[in-house]
Amino acid sequence: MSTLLRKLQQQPLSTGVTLLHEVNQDNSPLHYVGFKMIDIEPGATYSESLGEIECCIVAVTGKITVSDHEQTFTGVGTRTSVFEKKPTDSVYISNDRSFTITAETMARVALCYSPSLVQRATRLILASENSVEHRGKYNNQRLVHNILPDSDDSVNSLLVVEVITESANWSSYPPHKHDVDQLPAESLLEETYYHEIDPAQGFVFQRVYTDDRSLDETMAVEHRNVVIVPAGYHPVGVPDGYTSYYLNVMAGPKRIWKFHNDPDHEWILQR
Ligand SMILES: O=C[C@H](O)[C@@H](O)[C@H](O)CC(=O)O
Repeated sequence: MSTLLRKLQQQPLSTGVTLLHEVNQDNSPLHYVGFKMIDIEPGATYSESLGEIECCIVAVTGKITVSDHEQTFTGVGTRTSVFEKKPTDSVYISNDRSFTITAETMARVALCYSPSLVQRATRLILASENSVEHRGKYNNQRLVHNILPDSDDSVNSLLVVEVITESANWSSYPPHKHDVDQLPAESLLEETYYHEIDPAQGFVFQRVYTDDRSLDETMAVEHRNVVIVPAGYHPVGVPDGYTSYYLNVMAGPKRIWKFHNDPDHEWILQR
C-alpha cells in the first residue's frame, strides 16, 4: 500500500472523542501541513494548546461549540453530511492560543494546522463567507468551497478548501502541482486530502506523480481515507455512480496558491 495513503484509525482519545486521522511531521514527509480528524460524541470535549502553529477547526458534520477561552462560538456547523453539498462553519485559532471544542451533536471535526509565529485574531468563518466555485467543464466539473483561500489574509500560512466531485468526473484535473518555490510561476504548497465517498462502499482513484516519475503512486482511495501530497501532480477520478468529497489543507513557505498544470494534459483546458 502506498505510504501516501492513510486508512481510517479509530483511536479513542478520551471519553467520547475518537481520533480518525493524524498527519504530522513525525509520521509523514510533510513539514508545513498538519491534520487531524476527530469524531466527538454529544457533550464530549476536545482541548488543545497550540505552539507556533495556527489551526482551522472545520465542523465537517454536526454542530460544535468552540472556545479560545476568551471568545466562545456556539452552533458552529451547518450539515449532517458533507453530501448536502453546502458550505460549513469553521473557527480559526492562531498560534500560542488554546481551544476547547464541545460537541452539541455527534460531530466530525477537522483540525487543519500550519506554521504561525505572529498571533492573529480568533475568527468564526461562517459558511456564508466561503466563496463557492463551479470549476471545470465536460467531465472535470466540481464544486469548490473556499474556506481559507489565499485571498483571505486573516491567517499566516494555512489554506483550507473542500471539493465535491460528481459521478464520472475528475477534479484536481487537469493534473496540477505546486511543489517548487518559484513564484510567480509556481508556489510550494504541501497538501493533504481527507476523502469521503457516497455511497460509502465506493472508491476514487488518485494519482500522485512527479515529472520525472521518481514519485508515481496511483491509489484506490476509500471512504474516509487520507492522501498525503508532499509533491507532484495529484488528480482525482470518480467512478460512475459515486460522489466524491475531499477536504484539502495546504501550506508552504509562501501563502500563495499558484499551481502548474502538467503540460501533457493542459490541452484539455482549450476545449
Ligand atoms: O491544489 C488544490 C487541490 O488540488 C484541490 O483543491 C483542487 O484545486 C481542486 C480542483 O480544482 O479540482
